Amino acid sequence: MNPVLSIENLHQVFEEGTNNENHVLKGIDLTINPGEFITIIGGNGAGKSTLLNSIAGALPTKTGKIQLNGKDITKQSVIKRAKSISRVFQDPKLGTAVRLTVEENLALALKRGQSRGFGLAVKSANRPFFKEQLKTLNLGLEDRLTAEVGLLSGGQRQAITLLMATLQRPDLILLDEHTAALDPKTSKTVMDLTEKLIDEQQLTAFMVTHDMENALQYGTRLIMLHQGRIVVDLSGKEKENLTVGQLMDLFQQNSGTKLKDDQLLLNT
Ligand SMILES: Nc1ncnc2c1ncn2[C@@H]1O[C@H](COP(=O)(O)OP(=O)(O)OP(=O)(O)O)[C@@H](O)[C@H]1O
Repeated sequence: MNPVLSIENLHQVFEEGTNNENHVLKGIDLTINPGEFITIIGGNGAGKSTLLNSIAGALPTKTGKIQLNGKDITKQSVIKRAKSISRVFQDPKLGTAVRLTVEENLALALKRGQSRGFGLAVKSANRPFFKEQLKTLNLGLEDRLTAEVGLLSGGQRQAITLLMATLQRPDLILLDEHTAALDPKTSKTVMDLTEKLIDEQQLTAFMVTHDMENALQYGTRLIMLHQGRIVVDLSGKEKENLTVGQLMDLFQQNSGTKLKDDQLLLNT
């Protein structure tokens, strides 16, 4: 099986050569296979967002190599990568165009990777498809095609963002704490929807979360990052049967420190 993504010896250093030098990623090696749904967890400043930014191309990589489907993308721009890698951010405002309607947003998503031209015209032929897709979200959005997205709730917007991110099956979807800004009930709805979309389309996904329960409950593989290094990497049965207590013990064994980040523990 050829990996979707492979990362070799990735380092990221901020403010290199200054007094504030911060060596954030310290030689990450990671291979992601098709269909894997990885949850990535770690304390504040562990380097999770930096890793995601490196994969998306939002942060240039000076040391290390990143390959997507066997092709070296280390120097590829974020826009070029966006044709194959989609991303959902924590802030529901970032994924959708607020002044546009639901169907206009979906029309934009259909054009991902193409020149958008001048018009935002929604082809009437696409409407039944959009309706059908929105119906799968189970939020009644199929009746709100012409509603401005800015009028929708955060949860509805994240659901639409997810749909947009998967409308043209991406090679990899990056989920950047995409439910953290939602209330617990809405967060669960969006997480279940995420799992459903990933399962149905057999997507390869990489999800950053602060929520240990989510990291354990969802996904097929769990990675724990600590001070820029991968200290836990479990999949299959090992991940399925893992408890919060065991994960904390594993973390302690492999990192040599006790897990003390309140934000990680809050939700357990
Ligand atoms: N653009 C940047 N310039 C300088 N330092 C940065 C930059 N981005 C991140 N850092 C630093 O890198 C370290 C890791 O940050 P990162 O956001 O990757 O951590 P994280 O694991 O996502 O943490 P959190 O859970 O708090 O979001 C932090 O010390 C942060 O201050």
